[in-house]
Amino acid sequence: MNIGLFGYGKMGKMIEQIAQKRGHSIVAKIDDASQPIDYKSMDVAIDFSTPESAFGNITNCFKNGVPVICGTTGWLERYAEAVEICNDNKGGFIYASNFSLGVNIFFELNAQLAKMMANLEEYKVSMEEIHHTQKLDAPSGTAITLAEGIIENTPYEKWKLEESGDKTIPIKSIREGMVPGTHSIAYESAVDKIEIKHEAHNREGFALGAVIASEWIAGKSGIFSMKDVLNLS
Ligand SMILES: NC(=O)C1=CN([C@@H]2O[C@H](COP(=O)(O)OP(=O)(O)OC[C@H]3O[C@@H](n4cnc5c(N)ncnc54)[C@H](OP(=O)(O)O)[C@@H]3O)[C@@H](O)[C@H]2O)C=CC1
Ligand SMILES: O=C(O)C1=N[C@H](C(=O)O)C[C@H](O)C1
Repeated sequence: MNIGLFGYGKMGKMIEQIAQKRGHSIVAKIDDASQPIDYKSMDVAIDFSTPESAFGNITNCFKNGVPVICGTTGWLERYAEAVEICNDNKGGFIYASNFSLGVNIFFELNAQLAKMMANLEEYKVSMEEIHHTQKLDAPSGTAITLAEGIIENTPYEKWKLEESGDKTIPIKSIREGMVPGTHSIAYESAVDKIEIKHEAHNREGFALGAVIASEWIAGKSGIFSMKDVLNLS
């Protein structure tokens, strides 16, 4: 498959290595808005760029008939608009805040645990995410997906950075060193604490998931998720 990479930073470079090992070719490495782009050479585009550039990159791909796998976080206020442009162009699109198999299993575990805790008022939920100091957005996209999983299954109504409240999930974002991504969720009562945690050891799991998603979307049109790709629940 011929892959165009939008964003050739930490993730773009890791995806290049994994894609080549799986027999794919990287036909474009786009790292800034002024680069000329040959969309015709691409079977699929993989975007791991920046919160500011992702929407433009993705929607230009749809307009040029290229399906998109997007892992960039921090731009989701325009997700619905991107979906509309994708559908108008009969394109293919997968966005995931986290492409790793482990985190997608963790998303399912989080939803199951939230269902079990939904009526136990003595337990208060809180979340923490830790990432490297170069990360531009907070909270992480993964933390937002986890919070949404709790909101869907409990009386909690919203999340907020640091701030707790009756129906508000507090999320603590820590930026330190080179941490690839650690997420934990705790339910705490006066007598005990239940905690689940996912810790990425490196970026390989994210990159492999994105390449598997790009193989999966070949020949399909529509809006999909990693649940479809991984056949989860
Ligand atoms: N969904 C998932 O599984 C994961 C998601 N992510 C997300 O992916 C994104 C990228 O992460 P990461 O690789 O660590 O970040 P990096 O900062 O290492 O890479 C981003 C790259 O995008 C480039 N860029 C800037 N402007 C544009 C543009 N207009 N078009 C294309 N590329 C551009 C940057 O170039 P320059 O430095 O010159 O500005 C940089 O090389 C983040 O949003 C992060 O949260 C990360 C890991 C996993
Ligand atoms: O910026 C990162 O590095 C990561 N970003 C994603 C997020 O915001 O959740 C996924 C992963 O945690 C690494």
